Amino acid sequence: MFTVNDMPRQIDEGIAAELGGACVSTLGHLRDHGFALGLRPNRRPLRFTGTAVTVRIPHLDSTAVHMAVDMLRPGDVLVVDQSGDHARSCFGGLVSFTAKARGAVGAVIDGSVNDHDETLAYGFPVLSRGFSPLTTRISGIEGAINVPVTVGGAVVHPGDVVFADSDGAAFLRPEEAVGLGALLKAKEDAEAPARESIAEGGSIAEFSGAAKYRP
Ligand SMILES: O=C([O-])CC(=O)C(=O)O
Ligand SMILES: [Mg+2]
Repeated sequence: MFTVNDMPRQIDEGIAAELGGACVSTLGHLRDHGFALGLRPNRRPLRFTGTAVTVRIPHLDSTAVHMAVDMLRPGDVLVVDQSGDHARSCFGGLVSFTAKARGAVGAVIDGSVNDHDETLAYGFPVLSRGFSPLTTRISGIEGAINVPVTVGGAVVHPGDVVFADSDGAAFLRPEEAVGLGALLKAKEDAEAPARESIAEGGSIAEFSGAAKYRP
């Protein structure tokens, strides 16, 4: 059975721009949930922030991925849950070409990807479990578009903010992302004086607070 829900409301462009100036790991200094663990980028540096369009497929049938990619809009991010199968690839050159042609800004695939060089040539950024020549098929078994999914242990809802860089991806509800970019940037800016001090012999442990736990 196939479920095709409406496309989600897109995230505010200001939120995407603000988060785009910060590192995902700065958020990792502040929270412990909502990160896709175990995924790696198809190139570094990599950076994108956009609206989650979610897809869930059974391990070998990517029919729903091909349907969803046709539906992508500028600013969207394709997020695919392969029901725990990390070995097969549902995402190759033609899928990435289509995603890019629709204006999508990236993809997060909880499975492998194929046609690596072709996707790289399109300059399309992807986070995945790795690379594999073993692919999914168009079998018409089942699939769901724009339903809650899990990716790398994180729950993703359609319309969530996908905040990704070379280190990985975080998923946020749109309301959680308001003002977050400025907060992360302020935390990053606070490291500038620490660098100056460390260059002159100062202590990272004093800056971070680790020093107070010294025995
Ligand atoms: O067709 C697929 O699902 C994967 C692939 O090779 C492509 O996108 O070119
Ligand atoms: Mg191909």
